[in-house]
Amino acid sequence: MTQENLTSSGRDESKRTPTLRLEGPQGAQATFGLHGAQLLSWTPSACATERLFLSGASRYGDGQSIRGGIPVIFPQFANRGPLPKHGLARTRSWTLLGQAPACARLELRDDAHTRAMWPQAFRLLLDVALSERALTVSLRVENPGHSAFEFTAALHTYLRVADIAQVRLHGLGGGYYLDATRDFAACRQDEAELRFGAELDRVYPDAPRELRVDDGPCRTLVHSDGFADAVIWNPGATKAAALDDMEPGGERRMLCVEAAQAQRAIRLAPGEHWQGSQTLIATD
Ligand SMILES: O=P(O)(O)OC[C@H]1O[C@H](O)[C@H](O)[C@@H](O)[C@@H]1O
Repeated sequence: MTQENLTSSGRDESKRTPTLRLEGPQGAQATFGLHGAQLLSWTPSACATERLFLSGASRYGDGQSIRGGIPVIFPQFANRGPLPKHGLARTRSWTLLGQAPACARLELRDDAHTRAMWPQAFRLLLDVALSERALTVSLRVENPGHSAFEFTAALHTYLRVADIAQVRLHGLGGGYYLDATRDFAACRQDEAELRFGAELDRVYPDAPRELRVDDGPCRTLVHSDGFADAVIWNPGATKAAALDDMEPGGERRMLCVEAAQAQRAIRLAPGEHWQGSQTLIATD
């Protein structure tokens, strides 16, 4: 793994945040930053195209959240509790515990700052592993303290797409979802494949483990373990225009397919741990 100035996609986010690069077999590459332990770029071998969206208008400062890549959401999903939206892990600087060419392990522990917001002892481990065509991100939550806590979490993956109007998401047909754009009304998805246009923001409780995103010739399987739910989000043009860290037209080049534990909080007694992962597989 090497400290990078330019990512594989030619984007230069490292001018604004230090990035580290993973090198997998056959030229596969990924980059991440210590800020939020956030994956910022992934190029599988053979495809040679960037597969993670990262807004050119992202903010990288201390305490900011980065618009794109794979933000780690913990211990609160969205605004479902008293903490800042999506919790505190995505805005903190993590520690790099270990590195190898194609994998890395990062850690976040509670400190005075996190305890001021959320008075719990915790330890998070994020493992990232890159293979020829796949990227796996695993989140482990440990309770090293003396009292139990509850949390929700997600890997808030921003897939980069060529044209959202052409994207088809397979795997959720016939499933029930909560529509965040309509006060979380419970609905059923009748269509076998989901298409995108206006804002779409849904939580699919107890979702299938495997979804497939077709974006023209690019196909990505999204496999999750441990996380019960899937969250699918595209802001659409109107909402995107109100996000000051979204690049112009960015909503047409992204789709969030999130492995989430949003509906049911996980309770960890002292000494217990929980683990969830998401694997992205390029099949084109
Ligand atoms: O703007 P952010 O805080 O990064 O949140 C971005 C989005 O995250 C999730 O996908 C939620 O379901 C959306 O409601 C939210 O708008």
